[in-house]
Formats: sequence, C-alpha cells, structure tokens
Amino acid sequence: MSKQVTILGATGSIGLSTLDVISRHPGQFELFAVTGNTNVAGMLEICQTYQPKVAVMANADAAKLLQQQIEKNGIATEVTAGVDSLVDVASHSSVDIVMAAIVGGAGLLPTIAAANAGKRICLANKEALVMSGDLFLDAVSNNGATLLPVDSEHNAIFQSMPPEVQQGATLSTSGVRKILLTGSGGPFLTKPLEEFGEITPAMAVAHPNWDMGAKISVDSATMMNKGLEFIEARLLFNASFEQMEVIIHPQSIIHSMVSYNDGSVLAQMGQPDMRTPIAHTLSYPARIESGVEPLDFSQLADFTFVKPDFNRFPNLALALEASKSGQGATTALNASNEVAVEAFLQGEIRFIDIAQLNERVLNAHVNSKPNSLSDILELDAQARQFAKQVITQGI
Ligand SMILES: NC(=O)C1=CN([C@@H]2O[C@H](COP(=O)(O)OP(=O)(O)OC[C@H]3O[C@@H](n4cnc5c(N)ncnc54)[C@H](OP(=O)(O)O)[C@@H]3O)[C@@H](O)[C@H]2O)C=CC1
Ligand SMILES: CC(=O)[C@@H](O)[C@H](O)COP(=O)(O)O
Ligand SMILES: [Mn+2]
Repeated sequence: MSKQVTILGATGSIGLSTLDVISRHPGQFELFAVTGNTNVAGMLEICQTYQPKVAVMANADAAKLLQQQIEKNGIATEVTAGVDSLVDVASHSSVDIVMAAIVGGAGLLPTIAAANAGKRICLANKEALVMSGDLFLDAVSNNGATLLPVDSEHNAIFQSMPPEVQQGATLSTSGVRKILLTGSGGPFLTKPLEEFGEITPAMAVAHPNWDMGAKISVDSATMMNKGLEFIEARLLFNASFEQMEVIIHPQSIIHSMVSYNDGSVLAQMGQPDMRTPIAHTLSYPARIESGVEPLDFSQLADFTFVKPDFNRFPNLALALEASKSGQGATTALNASNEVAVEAFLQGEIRFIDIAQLNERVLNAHVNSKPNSLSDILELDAQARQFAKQVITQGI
C-alpha cells in the first residue's frame, strides 16, 4: 500500500527535491498535502504537476490568490491557510510520512504536531530541533513517532552508526569514540579576513557545492550552519560535547563520519545532492532509487580536511558555547540568527554584524531555562524582539 506524504515547505529546495524523489516511485508514495508560505506560482505548479489532496499556504493572502488559480485551472486540490492548517496536514490520520522542510522556527508547531501524532518525520528543518531540543525528542518518543535525519551530515552519521544506537543505545557502550561532523567551510573559507566587511548577500548565498535556500546558504557562509548542526547532532545521537568534532572538508564528498574505539572510521559519501538523504529517510530501511548518480572516484581531484578557524567563523564558536550552556542558549541563539540572517539578506546589516548581533542576544539570554513549549515560544519571541531592537539601535 502506498504511503501518504505531507511535505511541509514543498516550494523550497528540500521540498522540490522530495517531490522529485516521490515522483520516481508512484506506487510507493502518494502526496497528501504540500505547504508553502507566499510562493503562489510555485505552489500552483506543484498542484498542477503532482495533484496533492491539500495545499496549505501559511500566508492567508497567498492562499486566496492560489485558490483563484486552482479554480481557474480546474485543479481538484483543496486550498487552506494558516498555522492551524499546517498542523492539521502534519498530523492528519491519513498521513504516514511528514517531510519537515519549512525553514526556521515557523516549522516548529507542525513538526511537533507530527511527532505528537506518531508520524515518521523526515527532519530537514534543523531550527525546529535546535529551538526545542528534548521537548521535541520527548514528543517523538512518547508518541511512537519515528525521527529520521534528512540533514546530509546527520543522515550520514545515522547511516554510519551501529544499529543499536539507532534503537537508543548510548555511544560509549556501542564502541563509538566520536562523531566527526564535516562542513565545507562555505564560500569564504579562504577569503582574506579584511574583505569580510564587503560581503554581499549574493556572494554569501553562492555555496560552492550545494544548491540550497537563502537562509541555510548564509548560515553555511558564516558556519552557523555547522554550529546548528553540532547542536542538532548532540540531540539526535545523545552525544556529549567531547564526543563531537567539527572538521572542514571543502569538497562535501564525505557527508560526516563516525570514529570507533578500535580505530575504524565509517563515512557516508555521495554526490552533494539532497535527493540521497531524502530517499533514504522516505523509504528507510529499504533503499530506493533517488536520481543521484554514484560517485566516480577516478574523477575526484581533491579530498582534503582542515580544522575550523573560530576567528574566521565566530558564529561556530557561539553555537558551540550555546550547546554547552543548554536549551535557553540554543533557543535564543537560533532566534537571533534567524533575525540576523533576514536583516543581512535585506541589506540592513553587514555580514560581519551577524555574529556580533548573535553574541549580544546569546549573552542576554544564556541563563534562560525554558521548560515547556510555551516557555520556548516565549523565549524565541523575546530573543527575536531583542535582536530587532539591537539592529534598530545599531549593533
Ligand atoms: N536545502 C538544503 O540542501 C538543506 C536544507 N536543510 C534545512 O531544510 C529546511 C529548508 O531548507 P530549504 O529547502 O533550503 O529552504 P527554502 O528557503 O528553499 O524553502 C523554505 C520553505 O519553507 C517555506 N516557508 C518559509 N517561511 C515560512 C513560514 N513562515 N511558514 C510556513 N512556511 C514557510 C517556504 O515557502 P515559500 O516558498 O512560499 O516561501 C519554502 O517552502 C531548513 O531548515 C534548512 O536548514 C537542511 C539540510 C540541507
Ligand atoms: C546539504 C546540507 O546538509 C547542508 O547543511 C550543507 O551541509 C551545507 O554546507 P556546509 O557544510 O557548508 O554548511
Ligand atoms: Mn547539513
């Protein structure tokens, strides 16, 4: 019987790659719902091509426009709007799999709803996990949901872990010494530091290896992406700070590794194409065709590794500090970073201001101790407000 899939964030980079994979397996997956925010043209094209049962726009005005186009084109898809609708399609009784691919904290409520409803969650939206941590993981385990990491590094780590860790065993009793979290270093790995003040949004979103949305591309350029991923990996694999190491691998061929007590290091490799981890999580434990060609090792020119430079990438240092401090720090840092990246993309602050702003917000909230979803949402809102205030007053 085919699995019913909801794609949260279908109009984005991960959403479109998911549609590509699903369309290769018509008998295996059926599209229940797709969601977007403001991109009406993108959503109309998805509805025309894939005929989902429901299309949700987070933005009500966009939903009205989509409804008009859906009627005009005689498409059978039902159009709804708002956060409650996002939650509905993530937790609907017909749905088996939820691809969580909304960018940022906006994805938290529908993803938690999917966990509470016991769904298989293919998690791309790292911000949701970073901002809610154990609360999210408890929702998964208390409701029989399955959480599979789509983020390429975490998917690679998952694939390189012994099976008992995937069932909840600890790293140390399973012979794991360390998780080696790889990162490309982004577009500014070797750029002279004195030129960082001149970095434009167009330069920052031009990732050397991956084709991604604007927010995660900027995060890769500041290496906040690796910081968020450090926090994400600690949560997903119950890893201590000391069991984690970040290593720069500019070619993005290895997607991360697990180092074992006996000296073995297991790595997952592949083309930098998200259809591989997406296909893995959709069909796990079975392997399905994803459209991605295997690596041709005879064509790989370079295969290099270097330690990260925290002076060049202060956001990475901040994220590691937040990871040590706890949930209040990671929630606040994530909120600040979302505001900072948006402000940078809008030309309101400079690239180098992102880390400065994040440091101010982190320091102001580092001792917060959120204990519930409402605490998390309140802290997230406070940190965003504070970050916006700092921008207005001058960083
Ligand atoms: N792209 C990649 O290769 C990878 C991405 N990820 C993670 O996956 C997530 C998605 O990334 P990516 O696909 O690149 O991002 P995109 O910017 O390409 O897509 C984001 C999606 O979220 C929707 N969205 C944005 N804001 C809201 C909102 N307020 N409410 C509801 N929906 C909203 C967008 O809708 P609309 O189009 O209408 O704006 C779009 O569908 C991120 O968390 C990212 O960190 C993780 C690993 C790799
Ligand atoms: C594809 C993916 O998972 C991204 O998170 C990617 O890792 C970004 O590249 P960086 O390693 O440069 O952050
Ligand atoms: Mn990643």
